[in-house]
Amino acid sequence: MIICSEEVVVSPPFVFLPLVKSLLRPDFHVAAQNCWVKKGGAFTGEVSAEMLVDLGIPWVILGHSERRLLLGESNEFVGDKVAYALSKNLKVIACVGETLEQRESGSTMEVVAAQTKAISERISDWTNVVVAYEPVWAIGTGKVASPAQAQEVHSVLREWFHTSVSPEVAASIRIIYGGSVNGANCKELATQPDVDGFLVGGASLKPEFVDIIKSATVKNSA
Ligand SMILES: O=C[C@H](O)COP(=O)(O)O
Repeated sequence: MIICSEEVVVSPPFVFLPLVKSLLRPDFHVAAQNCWVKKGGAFTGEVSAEMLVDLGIPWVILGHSERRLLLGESNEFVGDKVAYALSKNLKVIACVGETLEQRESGSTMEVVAAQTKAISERISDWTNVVVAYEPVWAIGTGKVASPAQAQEVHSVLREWFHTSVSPEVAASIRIIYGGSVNGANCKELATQPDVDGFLVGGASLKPEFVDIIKSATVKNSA
């Protein structure tokens, strides 16, 4: 589930999208967890952007680390997916983030910049993109990035947008954090100036998800 600037987006597996969409309150939206890289066709087992549009699904998550690492999706492939999904008028949550090995070798920013650059080389309008910074070592591990660690990467990413895309995009792009966010750590993470919301996994299935929503939306409406 994703929360940013007063928007709440729920992202169940494909097969549950219509049901969840039908049950959600109208101001909450749904996102698919992936979609195919180009126009639908003979790609057995894939779900195309066109299919999501037909179902009335407004958002899609692309480049989640599990897809990058387990399914071998390269930066370029993710960039192509983002460009195609946007061309079909889907809104995109584009995930970036480093592995523990990359963090320990000091290449966090290089990795995150390369992932973002591959998208930037393929799109010209960031209006419908939210960037989710998700350090791989923090996803589902209980090892949340400290507020300072999250802020550091978000701030450098925003600076990257300022230099490499435009000051306007840097000011308006929403950069959300994901990785072991829960009811206990959300408030401090949400106070970081460059943290615009959260991508929540495990805790979105628990009652504390309400506290997480409040922490992000109160900050953003303040
Ligand atoms: O897909 C979910 C996100 O990657 C974060 O998961 P998590 O909150 O369980 O660490």
